[in-house]
Amino acid sequence: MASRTRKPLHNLAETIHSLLGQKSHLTTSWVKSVCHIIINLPSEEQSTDLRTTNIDTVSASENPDDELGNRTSKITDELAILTARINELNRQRKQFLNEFLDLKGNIRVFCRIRPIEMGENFGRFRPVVALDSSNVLLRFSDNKNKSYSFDKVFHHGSSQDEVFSEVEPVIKSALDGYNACIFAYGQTGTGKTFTMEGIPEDPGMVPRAIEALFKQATDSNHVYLFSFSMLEIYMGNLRDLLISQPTKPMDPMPCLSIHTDPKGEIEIENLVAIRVSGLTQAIKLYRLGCRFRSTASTNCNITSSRSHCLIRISITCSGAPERRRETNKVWFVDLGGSERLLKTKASGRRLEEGKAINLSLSSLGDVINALQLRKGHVPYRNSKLTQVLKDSLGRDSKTLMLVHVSPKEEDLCETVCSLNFATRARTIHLGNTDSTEQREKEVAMMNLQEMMNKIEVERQDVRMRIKQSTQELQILRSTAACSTEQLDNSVDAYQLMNEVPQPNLERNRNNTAYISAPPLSQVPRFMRPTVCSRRKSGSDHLLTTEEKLEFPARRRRPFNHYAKSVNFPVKGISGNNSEGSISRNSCLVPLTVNKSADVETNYSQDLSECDIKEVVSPDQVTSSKCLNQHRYHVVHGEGSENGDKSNACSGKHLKVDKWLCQKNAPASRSHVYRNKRILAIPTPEKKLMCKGQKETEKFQDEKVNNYKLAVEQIVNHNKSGKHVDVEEMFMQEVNISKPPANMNVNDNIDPKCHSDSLSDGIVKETMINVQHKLDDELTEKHMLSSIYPPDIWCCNFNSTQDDNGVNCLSTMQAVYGETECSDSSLSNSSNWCQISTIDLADSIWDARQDSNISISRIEQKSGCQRLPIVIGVDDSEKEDLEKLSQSSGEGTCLQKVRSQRALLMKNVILEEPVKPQQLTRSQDNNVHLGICNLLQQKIQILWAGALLGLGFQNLGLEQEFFLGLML
Ligand SMILES: Nc1ncnc2c1ncn2[C@@H]1O[C@H](COP(=O)(O)OP(=O)(O)OP(=O)(O)O)[C@@H](O)[C@H]1O
Repeated sequence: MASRTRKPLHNLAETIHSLLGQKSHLTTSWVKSVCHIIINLPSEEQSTDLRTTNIDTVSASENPDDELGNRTSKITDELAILTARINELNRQRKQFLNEFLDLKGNIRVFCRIRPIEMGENFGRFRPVVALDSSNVLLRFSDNKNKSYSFDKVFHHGSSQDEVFSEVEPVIKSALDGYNACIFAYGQTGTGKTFTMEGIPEDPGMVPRAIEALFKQATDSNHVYLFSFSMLEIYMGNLRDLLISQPTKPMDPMPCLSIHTDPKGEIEIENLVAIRVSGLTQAIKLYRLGCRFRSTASTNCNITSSRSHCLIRISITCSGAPERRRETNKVWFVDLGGSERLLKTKASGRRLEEGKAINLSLSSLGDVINALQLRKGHVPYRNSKLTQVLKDSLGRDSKTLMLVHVSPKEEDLCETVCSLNFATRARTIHLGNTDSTEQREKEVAMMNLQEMMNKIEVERQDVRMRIKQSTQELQILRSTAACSTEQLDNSVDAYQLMNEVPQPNLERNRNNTAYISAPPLSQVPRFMRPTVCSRRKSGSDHLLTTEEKLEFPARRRRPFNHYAKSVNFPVKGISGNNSEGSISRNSCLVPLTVNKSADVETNYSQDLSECDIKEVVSPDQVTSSKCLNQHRYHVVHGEGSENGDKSNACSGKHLKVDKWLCQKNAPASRSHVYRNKRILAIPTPEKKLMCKGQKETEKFQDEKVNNYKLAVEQIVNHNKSGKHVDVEEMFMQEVNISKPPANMNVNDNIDPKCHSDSLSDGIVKETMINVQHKLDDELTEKHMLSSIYPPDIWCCNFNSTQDDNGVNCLSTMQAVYGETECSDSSLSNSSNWCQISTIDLADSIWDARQDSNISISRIEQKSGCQRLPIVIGVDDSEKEDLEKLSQSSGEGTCLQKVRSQRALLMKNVILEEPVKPQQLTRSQDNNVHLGICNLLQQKIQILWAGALLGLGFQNLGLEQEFFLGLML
């Protein structure tokens, strides 16, 4: 209308007025109002603007939200442009970095000189000197010098920061999809582990690299998935470090095997890969792995690593064609120290370890040599180390070798060997080029470096602007949301909405003529798509944070579940073991390490403090059957082949918290299975009555079988692979059970499996069942689960120690000491308990330290009484239980105190109908007299509970009522 107006407005008014004669129905006031409208029309540019944005010609003064809409669209446009720019910068950065690394050489070698420690001296002169940033000078006693060149030399005062700044480009390459390997090589005691692990106050390359990976992934506009694995190559065998090792060095060690897939990618069978979503999780796992590393004291290093430690981070990023490959790996390899066996005077196991390390280092040297010489045959198969790294050591990968040397004169010989090894890897690569070419290369590298720096500055700037714009957009949208509330009911708003274009994301992405859409909040509520429809149509990302919280994605944990932290205390234990070299004295997790002779190595295993999330679900298990299934799901369900295969290189992954939880909770022993799976005894499904001692034995047998079954299933599960995705994190309620005394776990267990994951100590292990937490509500479900409280087994005070010196008695006492009766309705007379994982871990740990100390400490802490059976059991019951334990004939050994649930369970297993007479008959037996009283009380409670569950509120029932029910 405005664009058609060519005459001055006052003429228009007159013209209209002249029409009055022809159109008698047009009144003067009508004409005036029309004129008024026309006079107030916006200028031509304004109207053009409005047309472009498809906003109707309603004036801005009448609709202030337009201002908001314009601003929003402007910012959205800006964001689209910025996103395109940052994508372009990323692409350029990747290209330059790649060229830069290619020029530098795919295998780069750095040298780091260890500082002189307190009490050490150089010798007569300073034999190893960093001449400049790329040359090292060796001074020999006969006035001869020799210099070596490297890509970078770090003198003794170099910080971890400086070292990492040189490592970082490789990490960037890893994010671009290249496989990468970072090695720490050198003589024993020269600081390889220090460089890789670092110390808590000065972390090493691994924690820094992980941090950088996550940071860069966050900054990037792609979504990356990381999974973490850790293994060691000990005496030619691969061992998963995320699974604890046998405490006894003579125990057969579970070894992993290496496979090559059809694409040539190396896969390590059964290697645990755990998906990590953040730095903290990855560091927790790293610490965990470090704890299990084989270390021992040698003449050269108190905490010498006796193996090669390999950390693998798999990075997956789909939908990023510019990446080299969808899933790639970064390896961090802390090589075992090369050592002259004559010098270390190692013997026995230490000697064997030293030989194995030297052999594999030599193979690594051969492989690198062959790669640098571009030989047709690369001898990867000569060692496990090179086999594992085969797909990450080729020409398409980035390799960094950090060679460590000692500053001491007495180590000069080894230093020469190390530097020769490193030079061999490096000079061959660069030796093919003449000096002019070399110079050109250096100039090209400098140019590339300069361009990369510029790009980095611009990237930072663009990223900052994107951040600002996004924030601004959010603010505008929330403002618009408020004002739209007022518009919601107006018809005008509806008309406006009809003319508003819908968001066109494709066009936005391509940065072409993007027509902005007002925020959804400007649309009347009844016209807005629902959360579900948005999710279905793939516009899930349009959900606001609040909406996402309010409507969690399908497979999320229900929001009435909550997580509570479970902290495991950091404590150490130690025990002597002649040939043991188990468990790492991680720099990250400081331990007390006793100095000892070479062969007689003290080892210790710590339990680092972990913030473990325990998922608490208010949902109840519906029946003991459900409990069973649930437990098996926990134990075996992870092995389900339905895990999330799409996201990570190994297909399925564990969730880190769950893994840590499983590994740390049963920390009383360091058997493989203890740290890997949580055992469960299947709970019988039907309930029957007891038939005396014979049935008790029968029950025992049945229980033994159940226990074996559980163990077997776990073992099978362990064998079948550990790359699992546990979709649900279950709340953990830990029930303490003990395998029956008459049980020989070795029976019926495949010896191979047994050697894989179990040892004879399993018999005395405390088992932990994982099951749902019971709700406070007394529902029918609750009733059913209450009817079958967990069995409780405990040890006599004079119990013997197991073969690892773990006092069974104290363990269980500690467990009891930390026990609380949790069910409000049953706690008074029930001797079954809910024990939290934290308590369990704490208690067991204490128990391992020293039984007496731990008991008193726990008593002090928890205020619990000394006798375990005291908890929830009155005096008469206690007496009866003591009698029972005496009559069981087990003397000072392991004895069991069975709860009422056990009696009921016994009946369940026997599958006989309830015969109340049997209860009275059993009262004849002195031994069982108290038990029956106890049982009577329990049944009363159960009846009461059942009635309450059926809706009877005020029972008002007396003792006789229950007796009547029973008799
Ligand atoms: N750059 C450094 N700064 C401070 N201390 C260092 C440095 N390098 C090494 N150390 C110290 O030297 C000792 C030996 O280091 P480390 O255990 O890392 O050697 P290693 O090469 O890993 O030995 P091995 O091969 O026997 O495992 C440690 O006490 C470590 O703290």
